[in-house]
Amino acid sequence: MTQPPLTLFEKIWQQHRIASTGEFDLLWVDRHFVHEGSFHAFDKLDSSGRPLAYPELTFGIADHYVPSNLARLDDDPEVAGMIRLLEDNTAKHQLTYLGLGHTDRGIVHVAAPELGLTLPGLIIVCGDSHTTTHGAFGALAMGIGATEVAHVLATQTLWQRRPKTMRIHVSGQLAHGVTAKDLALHIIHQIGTGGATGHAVEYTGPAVANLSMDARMTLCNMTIEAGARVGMVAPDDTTLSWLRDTPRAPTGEALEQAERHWLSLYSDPGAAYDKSVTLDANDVAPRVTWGTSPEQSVAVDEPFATVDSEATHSSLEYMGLNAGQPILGLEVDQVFIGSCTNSRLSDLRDAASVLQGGTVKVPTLIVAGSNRVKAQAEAEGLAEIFRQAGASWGESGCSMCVAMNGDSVAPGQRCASTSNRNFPGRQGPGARTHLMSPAMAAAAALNGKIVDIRTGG
Ligand SMILES: CC(C)[C@H](C(=O)O)[C@@H](O)C(=O)O
Ligand code: SF4
Repeated sequence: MTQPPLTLFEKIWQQHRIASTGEFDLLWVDRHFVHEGSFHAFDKLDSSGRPLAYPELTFGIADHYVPSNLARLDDDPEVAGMIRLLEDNTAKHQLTYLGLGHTDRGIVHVAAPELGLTLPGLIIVCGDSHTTTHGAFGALAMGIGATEVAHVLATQTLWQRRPKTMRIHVSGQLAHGVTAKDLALHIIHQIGTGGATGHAVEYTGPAVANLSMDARMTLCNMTIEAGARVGMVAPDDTTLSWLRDTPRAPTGEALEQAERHWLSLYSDPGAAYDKSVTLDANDVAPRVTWGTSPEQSVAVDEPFATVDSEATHSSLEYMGLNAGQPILGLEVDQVFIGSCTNSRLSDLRDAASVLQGGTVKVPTLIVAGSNRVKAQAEAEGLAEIFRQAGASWGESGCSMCVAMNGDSVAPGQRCASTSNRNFPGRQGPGARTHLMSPAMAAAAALNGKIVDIRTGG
């Protein structure tokens, strides 16, 4: 019997299926990343008396509780304690730990790919919803809950219900000044925060093929904000040449063999998806969120149309805005450029090209996604551009994306942010978050208000 055409997702799923109940499949997990929030799972493992099944496939990285200013850890025993807990658990179970001061540390979704730990065709899990990011390499990468983290620690396997498949096809090309972040916000606006729920998304089409790996990671990162736990792009030459520079990717003959396998990971012609959406990249403009959900965004040069609903009213009230007002020209109190969505080298280059020679009008914090990105940004003069523009340049980590490490936005303050979530309180109690691309955030920093990066006004 010949195999029916399969999607990229189905190929990887099948290659990892160990057993099935019909409703649930037992999957082999190739890589497991743990961060500070994984302590519950370590506690569960320890109380079960089981050892960690595969320490060599488990990697601990401190990111969520790392503040942009490490000196602050001395005054914050709670935050410092969370990092120490991860350090203790990883030491106890003898797994690789990238802790404070490690040159390879960073936000797990930035650091793991650049180390070559994220590879096409792998199943990768982490107790973090933005694990979707790693799908940019054609890996099947999912965020999992604490009980599942404990299960993976104990067995290196995971029971999962197979999601449906969804194709998001993007034709055309993104215009100058329009980025993967804008595309992600555009897609979520079109399909809604529940638009991909229960599905594994595959991004296809010329606009996606043309994206750099950094941009593909931004796109896959935001897939969770449309409800999908998986977002992926089939590996191609862009993927392969990116991986060749990473320290832990295979080398020599093993690499050649791996690359042949990686290039077999694509959706067969005629493979059926449960759901399909097509969008035109030419329709995408720089976007800014106005509300408290990532789907509440608008093209920067348009007034935002809102549906008359209770959810809209409460969003507007929280954000201190009126329906129909232009987002262009809205004053911001501060700017954050960072997070696993937009803190890679190309993001920082985008921000630096806007900030070069200027002076920020509002407090601006710029945080590299990893220590490697940070070192590279310093080596090529980006950090100096940021400092000369009056921005703060912090230690790499989750920082102000999430108010759990001391970096936060004060109540009522409006922050132009390159992160991925804008729900009430995300960046601090009462904080008002406007999601946008790094270039747009940098332009907001220079002007003290939201401007259109394409025209500067
Ligand atoms: C704290 C962590 C588990 C959480 C996630 O799952 O995504 C965080 O990274 C976030 O972005 O909200
Ligand atoms: S940077 Fe933000 S979104 Fe990404 S893992 Fe950290 S807290 Fe989550």
